[in-house]
Amino acid sequence: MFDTSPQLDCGGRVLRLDRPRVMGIVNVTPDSFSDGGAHDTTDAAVAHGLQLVAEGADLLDIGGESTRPGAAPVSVEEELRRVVPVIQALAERTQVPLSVDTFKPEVMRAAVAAGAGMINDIHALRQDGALAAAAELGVPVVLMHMQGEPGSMQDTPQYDDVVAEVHRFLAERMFSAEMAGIAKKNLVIDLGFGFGKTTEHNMTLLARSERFVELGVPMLAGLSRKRSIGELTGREQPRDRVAGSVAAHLIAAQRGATILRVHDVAATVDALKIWAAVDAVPAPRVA
Ligand SMILES: Nc1nc2ncc(COP(=O)(O)OP(=O)(O)O)nc2c(=O)[nH]1
Repeated sequence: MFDTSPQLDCGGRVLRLDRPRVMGIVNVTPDSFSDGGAHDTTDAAVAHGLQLVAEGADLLDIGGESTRPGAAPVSVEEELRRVVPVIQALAERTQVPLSVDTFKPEVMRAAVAAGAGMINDIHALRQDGALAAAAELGVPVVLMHMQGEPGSMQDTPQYDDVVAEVHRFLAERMFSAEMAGIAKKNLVIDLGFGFGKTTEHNMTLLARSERFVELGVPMLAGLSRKRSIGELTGREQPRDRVAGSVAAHLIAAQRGATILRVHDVAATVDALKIWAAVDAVPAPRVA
């Protein structure tokens, strides 16, 4: 039977989206909110990436600049120094698609040249030169919603209708990307949990995420260890938010997300196995 399920060609490495896929986070940063400094050397980051693949990650997201509010901006040179060697080594030592978490066109180009097959842009290609770079590179691109800028986005997030406003933003960014020559089959959307949103906004978006399936492209969900999970569970430390993160990502998967961006790959993979077992139960025969 011909398989018609969607897939992404990530620089020759195919990511099938016949079921929710787990994107393991590799932060090569000293200051990421939940694991800053844990993997901020090339060797440590590569070892962490290989560990996440061993735990079942279907792809990896390598980032060299923290996006948390108040994080120190990183120069192009420093970001290149952080991510390129990690991408090169992981491209040689694993077969899964590699994504680069950056909004800088220069980093996009160098990362793809080093072996990345996907661009993950929290600014949805709004930085100068980003649309053109992504169009030239021809790899899948994650377009994420953010209200404001990382430094101040969490001060007073406000929406008249968060679902409608995020939906309109993503539809507009998809249009801009297609006008720049990026094929729709290479687009992924992301509601941007925690990027200019209160916990109420995040939970409303999670509850209504099926609304975004109509945009006709894969949806990525990234709630892992975030502040909203902490607020709802009372878990102060991000590393203690695994169960809440897994629950949130399962709900996201059930409501249309097919890429789950997580720190805790093994726990997420286990949860998806239970979900898949239930999902495989045939529908009751109509009497
Ligand atoms: N597409 C996408 N990319 C993202 N990049 C970073 C973070 C923040 O998480 P993390 O990378 O763990 O922290 P930091 O930005 O502090 O490195 N969240 C997302 C997200 O939700 N979606």
